[in-house]
Amino acid sequence: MHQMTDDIQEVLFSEERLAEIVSKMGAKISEDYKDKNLLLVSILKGSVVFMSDLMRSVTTPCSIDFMAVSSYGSGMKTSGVVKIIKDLDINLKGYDVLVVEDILDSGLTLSYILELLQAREPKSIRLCTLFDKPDRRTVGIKADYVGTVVPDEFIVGYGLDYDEKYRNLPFVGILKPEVYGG
Ligand SMILES: O=P(O)(O)OC[C@H]1O[C@H](OP(=O)(O)OP(=O)(O)O)[C@H](O)[C@@H]1O
Ligand code: HPA
Ligand SMILES: [Mg+2]
Repeated sequence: MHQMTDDIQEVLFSEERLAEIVSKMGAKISEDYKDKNLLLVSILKGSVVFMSDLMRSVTTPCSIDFMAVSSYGSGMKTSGVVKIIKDLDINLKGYDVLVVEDILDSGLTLSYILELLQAREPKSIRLCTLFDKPDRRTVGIKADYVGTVVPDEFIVGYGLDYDEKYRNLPFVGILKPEVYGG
């Protein structure tokens, strides 16, 4: 039987390492937002696993909401066009919004979302990303919370996909070149 792990060339972050990184982020966010009206905004689908772990390591009261956007389609390069698939339910007025992303790569997705949500006049808005790939940035944007910097490789697992697959890997790794015809 074909296993997902057969397609992995190298594991970059183990399940244990990810848990450490995420709980550290959660502790910092809990401290920073203890007197605020925190709303965690998860950007689907990539942030689904990170969000579910991060929100459970935040110890202060918070609300959650979800927005689904896509720009990568089935490939490894951004299409350059960010498409909103599902918008938020909650009105942002009065909330201290923290946008929760899995990865900041070209920067296109987060800069688009930041502009869009800023226009809705939240009390404050900041960005949190598990992974930061600064080598690929084409748009000037920085996250306020970064779990870890990653090398210029296309990574999968822990919510991150290649062609909609590998999101359910509990660790993060890079694929064997033959998987994507490289
Ligand atoms: O900084 P960028 O170059 O914009 O890349 C980052 C974005 O790309 C991925 O989303 P994708 O469009 O693949 O949708 P998905 O989350 O549903 O996989 C990822 O989850 C981020 O949202
Ligand atoms: O490295 C990546 N992996 C998966 N999805 C992504 N979206 C932007 N960069 C990546
Ligand atoms: Mg994707």
